[in-house]
Amino acid sequence: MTASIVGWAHTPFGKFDTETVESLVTRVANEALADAGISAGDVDEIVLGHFNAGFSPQDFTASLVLQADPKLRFKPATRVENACATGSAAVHQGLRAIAAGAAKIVLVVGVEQMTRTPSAEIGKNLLKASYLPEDGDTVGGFAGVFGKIASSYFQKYGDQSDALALIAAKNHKNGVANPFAQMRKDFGFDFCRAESEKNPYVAGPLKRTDCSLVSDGAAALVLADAETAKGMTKSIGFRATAHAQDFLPMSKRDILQFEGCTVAWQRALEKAGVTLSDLSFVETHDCFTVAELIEYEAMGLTPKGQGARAIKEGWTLKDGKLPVNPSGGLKAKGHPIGATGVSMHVMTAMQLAGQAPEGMQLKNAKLGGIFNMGGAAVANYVSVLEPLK
Ligand SMILES: CC(=O)SCCNC(=O)CCNC(=O)[C@H](O)C(C)(C)COP(=O)(O)OP(=O)(O)OC[C@H]1O[C@@H](n2cnc3c(N)ncnc32)[C@H](O)[C@@H]1OP(=O)(O)O
Repeated sequence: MTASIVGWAHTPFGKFDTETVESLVTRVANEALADAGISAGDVDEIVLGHFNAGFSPQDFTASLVLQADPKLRFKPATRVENACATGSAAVHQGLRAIAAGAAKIVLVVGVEQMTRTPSAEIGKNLLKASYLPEDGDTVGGFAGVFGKIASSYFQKYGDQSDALALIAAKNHKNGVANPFAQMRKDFGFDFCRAESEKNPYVAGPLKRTDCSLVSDGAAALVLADAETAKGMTKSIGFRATAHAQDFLPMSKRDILQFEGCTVAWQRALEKAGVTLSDLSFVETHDCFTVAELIEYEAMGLTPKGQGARAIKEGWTLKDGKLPVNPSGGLKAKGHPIGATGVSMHVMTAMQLAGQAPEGMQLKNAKLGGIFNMGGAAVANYVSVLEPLK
């Protein structure tokens, strides 16, 4: 690949009553440009990831980024959407503009504001990323969709409640060290494992601690082509990327396989000329703990049906052989849909630059993998990043 991340910015994720989509995107856009040490006038193209689907009354939001700086006026700007992988869709779109020679510098922003939406509507909005004729009435919103997946997994491979609680506890613990995370509480295994008034069942075998958060937030990246990146202070290179889109209806697929995830990882690792064991860490899409469990298998960490081994044997802990979600993941950091994929790239770039917050920084982080997923393994994006300077 011939492009790098040369600057980034990230708001804390959380519930922000005084912020708007506009205030969030303009803030991170300016901060990312300042971080890269470039002027808004140097930007050739802007890509905004914003899912929306009813969360914000304002649609048609690409132009809001221009309000960060008058020098952004009249630049090409486009909003992209690919469900919960919207952020990575924006990043990969920016990379395509660079690969096509149409841009040397691209400003990528991801945003979502979800918490102003009443609880009953949140599930309905999120279900727009399912196949409506089959899953549009699912009780519990997207948690209901993944609750069905978890039930089928338990039926086929046995009860995985311990493994799911271990994943939840790991990601919550990791989130404590991340100042950008929405929830910085070390709940521990026992709390995540037991049903309680504070941790009720939400859908099928999934409890509250098995679910990602409902969040507001934004993140931004400045991408540059190889030549331009040479003159920048920091440069985190894209060693490889891959995007595999699958059928939307779950009835057309074996939903326990996450085949699109497997294909995206295989393509990216092959392009990067590395194997999974070469990665120093992975940020993966833990929208629900069962998703992280199945992703262990889909990325090739364990055989099918044995994902639990990766967490029970400590492989994916921060000091394990492949730390997964050292940022706290969507579980603790939060999941403002359109911002999530951009955030995963920011967290990975920080680790590789040795600039992650204290306590979150991994030792010797040399190669980072990202898997961002839209829908139930429908939009599958992998990036493999490495520090170039
Ligand atoms: C492919 C994809 O990415 S699909 C994923 C799309 N995203 C989703 O589906 C979001 C899933 N999550 C949710 O819908 C919600 O977080 C739910 C349903 C799990 C919980 O929401 P609610 O029941 O409304 O919880 P509510 O907001 O009232 O908060 C109650 C308490 O639980 C806590 N809480 C809320 N959500 C979570 C969570 N996901 N994990 C842990 N604690 C939580 C709150 O902090 C609060 O704690 P407090 O009482 O100590 O203040």
